[in-house]
Amino acid sequence: MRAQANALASEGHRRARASSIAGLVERDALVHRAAAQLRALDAEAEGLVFGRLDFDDGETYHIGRLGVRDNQEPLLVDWRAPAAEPFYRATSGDPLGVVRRRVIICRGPKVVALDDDVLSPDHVGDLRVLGEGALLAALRRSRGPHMRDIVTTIQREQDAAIRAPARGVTVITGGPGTGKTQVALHRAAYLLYTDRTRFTGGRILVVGPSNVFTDYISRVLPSLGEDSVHLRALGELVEGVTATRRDSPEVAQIKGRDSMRQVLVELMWQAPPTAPDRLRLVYAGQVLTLDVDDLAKARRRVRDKCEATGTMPNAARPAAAAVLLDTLWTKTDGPHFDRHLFADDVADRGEFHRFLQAWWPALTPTKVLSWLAETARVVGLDARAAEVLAGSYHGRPDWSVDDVPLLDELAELLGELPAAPKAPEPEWRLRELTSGTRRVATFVLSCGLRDGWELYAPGHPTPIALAGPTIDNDAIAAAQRWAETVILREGHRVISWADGFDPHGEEGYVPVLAEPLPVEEADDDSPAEEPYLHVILDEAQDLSPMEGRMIARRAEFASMTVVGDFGQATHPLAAGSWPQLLNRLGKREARTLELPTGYRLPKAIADYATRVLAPGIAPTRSYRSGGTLSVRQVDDMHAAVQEAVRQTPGETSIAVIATDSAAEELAPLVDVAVVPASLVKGLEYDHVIVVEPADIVAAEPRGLNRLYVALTRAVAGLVILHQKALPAALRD
Ligand SMILES: Nc1ncnc2c1ncn2[C@@H]1O[C@H](COP(=O)(O)OP(=O)(O)OP(=O)(O)O)[C@@H](O)[C@H]1O
Repeated sequence: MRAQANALASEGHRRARASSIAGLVERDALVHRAAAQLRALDAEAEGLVFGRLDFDDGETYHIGRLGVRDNQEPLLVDWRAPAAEPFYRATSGDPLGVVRRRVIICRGPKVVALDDDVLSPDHVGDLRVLGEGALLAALRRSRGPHMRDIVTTIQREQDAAIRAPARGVTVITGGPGTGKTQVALHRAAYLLYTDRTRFTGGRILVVGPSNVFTDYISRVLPSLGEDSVHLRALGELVEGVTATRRDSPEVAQIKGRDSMRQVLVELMWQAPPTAPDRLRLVYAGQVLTLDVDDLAKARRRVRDKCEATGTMPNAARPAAAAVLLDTLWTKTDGPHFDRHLFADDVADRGEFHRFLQAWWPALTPTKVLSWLAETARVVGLDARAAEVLAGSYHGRPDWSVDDVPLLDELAELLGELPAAPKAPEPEWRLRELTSGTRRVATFVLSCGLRDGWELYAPGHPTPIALAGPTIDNDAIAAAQRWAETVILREGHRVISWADGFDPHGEEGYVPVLAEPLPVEEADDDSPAEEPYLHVILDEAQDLSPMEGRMIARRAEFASMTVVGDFGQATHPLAAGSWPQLLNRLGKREARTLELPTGYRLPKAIADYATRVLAPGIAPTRSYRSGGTLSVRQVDDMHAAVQEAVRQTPGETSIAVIATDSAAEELAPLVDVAVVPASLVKGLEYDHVIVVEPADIVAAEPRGLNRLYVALTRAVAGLVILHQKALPAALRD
């Protein structure tokens, strides 16, 4: 395969030498493809083959990170292929024909260990885990700065979540360390494998809470040979902005609430701070003036007009010109002038044009949001909230993560800046249902989880007909025949079917009709960006309503995997339940898969952390024994932290976790990672030192949940250092 990839690259170079421009383009394409193949092969260097299945009929498969064939003979089965499923699913209770499962453990190209599970019917009891030796070895390995993949030791319930169907919404829940993040990432690799043409080229988006977290998980997909997934932190979702700082809970609570949308609407229709407040013109010897009040009234009229017609501010300059001209005309005295002539004359003047540009400038989201820094200008916020908001911007030249959903919202509300007119769409596109800037208004047939097949009519967000349970979910042809009958009743004949999306972004089927239905023009005419087809959201429990809207915009035409744990919810506006969270994401129903077993925390640490777990949430069953836990009351915190770091074994990953302000103080004192509690979500270390739990709890409304997150990061050892009394739940 390496030789083939190299040959492909050489062929590209040969063609470039042989011909003109076209040859160069071809070379780039070939060399690019060859490089991608070589990259994938390099990624597989460690543990290319990691499993073997022996079946009761004498058949043997080898399982690997990618499929390899020798002519037509399969040498190695890709772990994602259906044939590899028994590797992760077979148990002695349900052996699926497997008599022996072997995990082959390699270091570089050398086999260093084998781990066998013998699955015979006379084996008493069920296996607790798959490949126990290999799993324990993986869990005992010390943690590095990046997460490693778990492809050799995926457990049964994790496999079920990884291989869940792509369509619809899949919710994956489980306590800390149950492998939610791992499952989410392996699922992305699985989806790419099952439908590469659909999902390749950045059509899958993975969103994590912070860029520390996305950096930590960034190596997993490349190590699985996949590099076409977009991985973004919440603060990186808006083009041109990279936000890493979080606001205080008080500020986040204001910026995250749903009503902020209305505040932004008010803000963007206000007069910009730079807008002139007087217009003076001399026309046919008459001095015409518009003062502050006239201009305020005119602005109000422009807004009313635009809101009535759905025109966005950035497309409203013609409306603004018309209103200004009309207001000016009423200032002229009497019937001396023709109204149209007057408007044409004035509109042509340079001074009018310059005024208009200053009075109704093109707006960008960052420009409008920066007006929030001036308390007096905020409409729709109570005085206290306005003061807190304005304060949050003082002395801060950068945007916070909590500003990003507001910028995203504004981008939608303001509309595109006016651009040059676009060439008309070619005829063939009229048949195509795209989810970009234009959409053919036609019927869509999709399969809901609850109601079976649903048929949507043009422009209707709710189905016009439900097939109910009478049509088998798998029998697409039967469902299509049913839909064709309904569509015929509506007066249209179906010729064939194409892939598309229903109004909720779920995958569906679009009928090609004998008579085309009208084409809906899109609001903006920016070049169509390819929409995401699957969005994976990690740490979803923390999404504020405004963040939910930002994700929903990106997942409008996508199926989703939503991963979270309400026990770790720390955002002051975090949803209280999955249905509420799904609602924020603009989705309706979901299949839920639960991961019950914790692989990170040793039992002693898990039991201790459970004491601060919010009521009503079931604790996670911990798979691991061992681990050390130490709780120390100290006099001198700085000295104690330095001492605790000294006592931790070398060659391991260590983190000190403290409140944001304490972390700043401690960072220069030790040469290990000092991580603010607000950024530690999703990360893990061999040894963790948690500093002053009482302060972590006191720092925010959901401080106990934050402490729970901090206490659940350690793989091997947890040290708690406190000067103040411990929070009540940890006291005895
Ligand atoms: N099947 C497995 N084989 C080997 N290691 C595993 C397996 N499942 C999980 N792990 C390990 O357990 C640790 C926790 O996994 P992960 O971070 O995905 O959990 P999580 O549920 O997302 O946790 P949190 O909610 O705290 O973010 C990781 O080190 C991961 O590699």
